[in-house]
Order: sequence, then C-alpha cells, then structure tokens
Amino acid sequence: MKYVSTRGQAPVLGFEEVLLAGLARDGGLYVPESWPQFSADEIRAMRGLPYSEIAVRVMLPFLGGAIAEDDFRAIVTDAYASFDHAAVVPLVQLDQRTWVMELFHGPTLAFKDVALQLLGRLFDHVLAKRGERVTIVGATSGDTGSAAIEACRDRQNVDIFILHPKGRTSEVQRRQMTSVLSDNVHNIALHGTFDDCQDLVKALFNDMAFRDRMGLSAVNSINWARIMAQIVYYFAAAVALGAPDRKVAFTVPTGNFGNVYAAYGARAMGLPVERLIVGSNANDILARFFASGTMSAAPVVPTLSPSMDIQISSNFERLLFDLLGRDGAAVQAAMDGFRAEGKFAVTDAQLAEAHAIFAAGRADDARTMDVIKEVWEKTGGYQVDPHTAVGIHSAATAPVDPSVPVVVMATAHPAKFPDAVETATGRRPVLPPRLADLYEREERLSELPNDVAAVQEFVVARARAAKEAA
Ligand SMILES: Cc1ncc(COP(=O)(O)O)c(C=O)c1O
Ligand SMILES: N[C@@H](CCOP(=O)(O)O)C(=O)O
Repeated sequence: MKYVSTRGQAPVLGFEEVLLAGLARDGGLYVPESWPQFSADEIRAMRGLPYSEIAVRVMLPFLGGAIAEDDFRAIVTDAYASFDHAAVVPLVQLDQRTWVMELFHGPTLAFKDVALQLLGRLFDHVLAKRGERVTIVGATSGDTGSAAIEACRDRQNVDIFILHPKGRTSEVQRRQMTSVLSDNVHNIALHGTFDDCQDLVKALFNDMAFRDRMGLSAVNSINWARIMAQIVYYFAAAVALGAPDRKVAFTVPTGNFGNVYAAYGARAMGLPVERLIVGSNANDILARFFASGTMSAAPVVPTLSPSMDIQISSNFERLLFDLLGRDGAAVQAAMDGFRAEGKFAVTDAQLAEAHAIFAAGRADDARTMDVIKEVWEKTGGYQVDPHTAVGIHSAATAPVDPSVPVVVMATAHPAKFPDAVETATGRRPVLPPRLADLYEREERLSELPNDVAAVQEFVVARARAAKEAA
C-alpha cells in the first residue's frame, strides 16, 4: 500500500512514513493510492466479531505489511481495552429508523479516542523500532487535544504540543488537557480561533528546516492513520445493522471533515452506504458548499458545539482530490484560490457527483437545545451532547430513503458539555468516576500570540528542556 499527496508533488510513502509524516511536504494530505476492496462475503464474515477483530481486518490492508499481523492485533486489542464499554462503540436505538453509535467510551469521552488510543501505540511501536523521537504539534477545538495528550503522555519518544483557542473550549475540555502535568506535554492557549491554531500548525509543517530539525509529527486528522482508524466503526455499525445485505446511512457532526471522510472511505472500500449526511452548526461552510458548489469562508462564531466551530475543514481537500479527478495541480490551484480569495467553486458535474453520496444539514444553537430536549423526552431520559444533537437534527431533515436505517455518530459524552445539557433536560450529566475530581486538579498552560515565530521559539525551548530532563 502506497500513499500519495492530494497536491501531487510530495514523495509517495509507505505506511510507517505516512504515520510519522503528518502533512505532506507539498502542503497536501496523504491518501491511499487506491482503496482496498472488501467483498460482500468478507463484510458478512465480520458479523458478530469483537470490535478489535473487525478493526484488524479493516485496517490490515492499509499497513502494506509494515507491521506483522500478530503484532498489530496485540496493539489494537490493547488500545480498545482502555474503553469502558465491552462493545467499544455501542449502538443505541433512538426510534424505529434512527440509531446513535456512542463513540465516547474512551478515556477522554470523545470519538477522538478511537483513533488516538491506537495512534499513540503505533507511534511507540514504530519509533522504538527506528530508534527515533518525534515532536508532535496539534491543533484542537477541544477534543483532539485531550485525546492526543492522553495517548502520548509519558511516552519516551514523544514531546507533544497542543494549541487550543483561548477561551473557546468548554471548561471540561480545557481541564482535560491542562491538568495533565507530564513533562512531555505542553499546552498552548493561542490568542485566536481553532482555524488560527490549525493554520499555525500547518505553517510549522511547511517550514521545512523547522520540521526536519524538530522531527515534527501530527495527531490531527491530517495524519492518515487517524482516518484509517475511524473507518473501522462505520464497518462495525453497518454490519451490526445488516450489511452487506442492507444499506445504511450515516450522519456525522462535522467540523474538520475527518470523520465523515472516514465514512466516505468505508463506502469506497465496498460498504453499502446509502448516504452520508454532514451535520453543521452555525459555522455552516460545508452545508453552504453542498447547497451551492461554492466553498466560501465566513468568520467563525462561537456555538454550543465548540468542537465544530471551524470554517476551514482540512479534510475536505481529500474529497476534493477525488472530485477533481485526482489531479494534484487542480487541488493546489483550488487551495491557492481559497487562501487568496476565501473561496473556490466546483463545476455542476462535480457537485452532482458529491450529491450522489453526500447531503448536509444545519442546526443553530436554539435548534440544538430543542433536539437535546426532544431526545430526552421521547426516550424517557437519554442525554445527547450538543454535537450529537446537530447530527440528529441533520439526520431528520436530510433526504434519505425512509426504509434505510440512519446511524448518527455520537461524537462526545454529554458530560463534556454539562451546562447546555442541563439547561435542555433539567439534569446535569455526571462525569465518569475517573474524571470526578477534574475541577479540583491543578492546571498548566502557556498563553501565546497567534505568531509562528513565537510558537517555534516556545517549542524549541520546551523540547530542549524535556530532553535534558529525560
Ligand atoms: C465532539 C465532536 N464532534 C464533531 C467533531 C467534528 O469532527 P470532524 O472534525 O472529524 O469533522 C469534533 C471535532 O473534530 C468533535 O470533537
Ligand atoms: N474538533 C476537533 C478539531 C480538530 O480535528 P481533527 O479531527 O483534525 O483532529 C477537536 O476537537 O480538536
């Protein structure tokens, strides 16, 4: 298995290199040269298997032999043993045709754990084998940060720097990051939005001298391995609901487009997916794209679903690569146009191709609160978080064949957003016992301006200090 960049100018890589690379050296994102294919019989044979076994079967073709199957099975099994539900990602039925898949049973209570618990272990395996050390830089709107920190804390071969937008995450999300006091963990509260954080991380990767000197790696979904691990739960959900003999639709609360792109990948690998529904909050650049064919940035507004307060969805570039016929130069031109003018457009034919797979919905904060309340009342006491509520609204409004089951991805635990959930339902969701003292824990973070040089200086100084202390 080889990986190519969406901009066509970076070296073609194998799995180990793509895991460590993060952003491609031409500024693009890595994608598989071709999608592995699963036959109907192979999909049917996944029925009844434990999650970790489905995970091994789905991911093995992406490794291209880089990790021996038995070693990989041990890594995967260990990663999902850290989840507090036997099914890892259980399905809960909301009504006759709607399910939610709870992706929040990992250590930090959001879907990011599913990929990052695996990634931390893969980094360890590969770095130990190569005798290398990396500096991870990541951007978070709230959930990737804590999941990445939890996966990488105290690991010998890794320093991790996470940038979050100051004052724009929930308190639980911030504390989950800043209360980890390990020497190799560095939290930066950046003066800016998530888009600024992500832009800055990409600028660090695009400074080749800095990137090579520090050995930069990524934990955001620009890292191919994140997408790979997220593809698995679409297989698990569809198989549980009758695939390959029945089609399924998925609704995905969306920000950076990584999770819904993973669903697109599952479909490309042979899973019978009727439709993929993108759920947006008031930061609805994607919903506007799917309505008009034009991607046009607007200022980010804070919402009750802060992890989706994003206007520049990195992973859309991976879909665009396919819509533009896998032409790296065309993707580069579209991205240049977006950077210069804040917009780009696809043709009617390309939009029609997208519409054959995708639909989109949008819920503002008022609607989000109504959905949390409606679900609570209709189910007699089931709480959903605001991101999941955006997905449930979008599932109900999207044009999907009514005979097809719809699975809404429940991307975060309601206790990560207790104020909104309590206001809507009258009951404050409680954190699991292992996080019960979160509000009492000491916090450590550094505030920095939105300035590449300032962040570079900070990373160099902290990485040097951590190395000396080791
Ligand atoms: C709780 C939650 N829901 C949804 C999203 C959006 O997912 P994606 O960025 O993969 O589109 C995020 C952040 O990524 C999140 O943390
Ligand atoms: N919502 C995310 C934003 C980063 O997304 P990623 O999937 O690219 O890591 C977050 O919670 O940080």
